Amino acid sequence: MLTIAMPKGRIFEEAVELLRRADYALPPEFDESRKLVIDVAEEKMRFILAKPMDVVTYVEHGVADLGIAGKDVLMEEERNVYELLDLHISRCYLAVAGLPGVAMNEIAPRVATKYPNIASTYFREQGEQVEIIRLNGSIELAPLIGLADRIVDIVSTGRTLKENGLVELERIADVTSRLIVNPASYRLNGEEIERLVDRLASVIPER
Ligand SMILES: Nc1ncnc2c1ncn2[C@@H]1O[C@H](COP(=O)(O)OP(=O)(O)OP(=O)(O)O)[C@@H](O)[C@H]1O
Ligand SMILES: O=P(O)(O)OC[C@H]1O[C@H](OP(=O)(O)OP(=O)(O)O)[C@H](O)[C@@H]1O
Repeated sequence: MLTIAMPKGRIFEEAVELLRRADYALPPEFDESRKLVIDVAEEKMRFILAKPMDVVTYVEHGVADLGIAGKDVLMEEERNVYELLDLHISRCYLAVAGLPGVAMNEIAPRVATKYPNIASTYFREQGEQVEIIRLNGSIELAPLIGLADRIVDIVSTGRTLKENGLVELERIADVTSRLIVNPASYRLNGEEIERLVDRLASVIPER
C-alpha cells in the first residue's frame, strides 16, 4: 500500500484529474467530501490531504511515501525528498514585481514575500542587500501600502499584478507541480513506485 500526500487547494483538482486519466479509480469522495484520509482499497493506495506547504513535511518524515508539491515549495526549503516527475500541472512562475517607475529604497530596501529563502538568495546573487519581510498571502498589498518596494511572488495570468497596478520586473523561475518521494520508501517500494511513475508519465499534459 502506498500513501500519497495530496495538496489541498488549487493543485488538488488538476492532480486528481491526472490520476484519473492514468486510470486510477478515485471515488467521488475526491470531489465533494471534507475527509483528510481517503483509502482506495482497490488501488492499494491511501491519500492524505494536506496544506500545499506541508506535503513535503509528510513525505520527508515518511508518513507519506509520495507527494505532490509545487516547485516553488521545493525550492524554498531544502528537504530530504527526491523529485521523481514533473507533472506539468499548476503552471506558474516566480517573479519580482513592484510599482511602475518606483526604484528600490537605497537606504533600506525591503522585499515582501511568502518565499524568504528564494527571495534572499535571488537578491544576494544580484549583489543587492535587502530586508526580507515574510507574509502569508496577499503579497501584492505590500508595495501598495508602503510595506515594501518589491515583492517576490507567484504569477500565473498576471491578473493580480495588473489589477493592483503593479508590474513584473524580473522572472526568477518557472514553476510546475512535481511528484516527490521519501528516499527510504523509494528504496523499499521501488517497483511499485516506478509503475505509478510510468502510468502518470504517460498522461502528463503537453509541455
Ligand atoms: N495563481 C496560481 N496559478 C497556478 N498555480 C499556482 C498559483 N498560485 C500558486 N500556485 C501553485 O499552487 C501551489 C499551491 O497554491 P495554493 O494557493 O493552493 O496554496 P497556498 O497558497 O500554499 O496555501 P493557502 O492559500 O491554502 O494558504 C503553489 O505552491 C504553486 O506551486
Ligand atoms: O497571476 P495571477 O493569475 O493573478 O495569480 C497570482 C496570484 O495567485 C496567488 O495568490 P493566491 O490566489 O493563492 O492568494 P494568496 O495571495 O492568499 O496567496 C499568488 O500569490 C498571486 O497573488
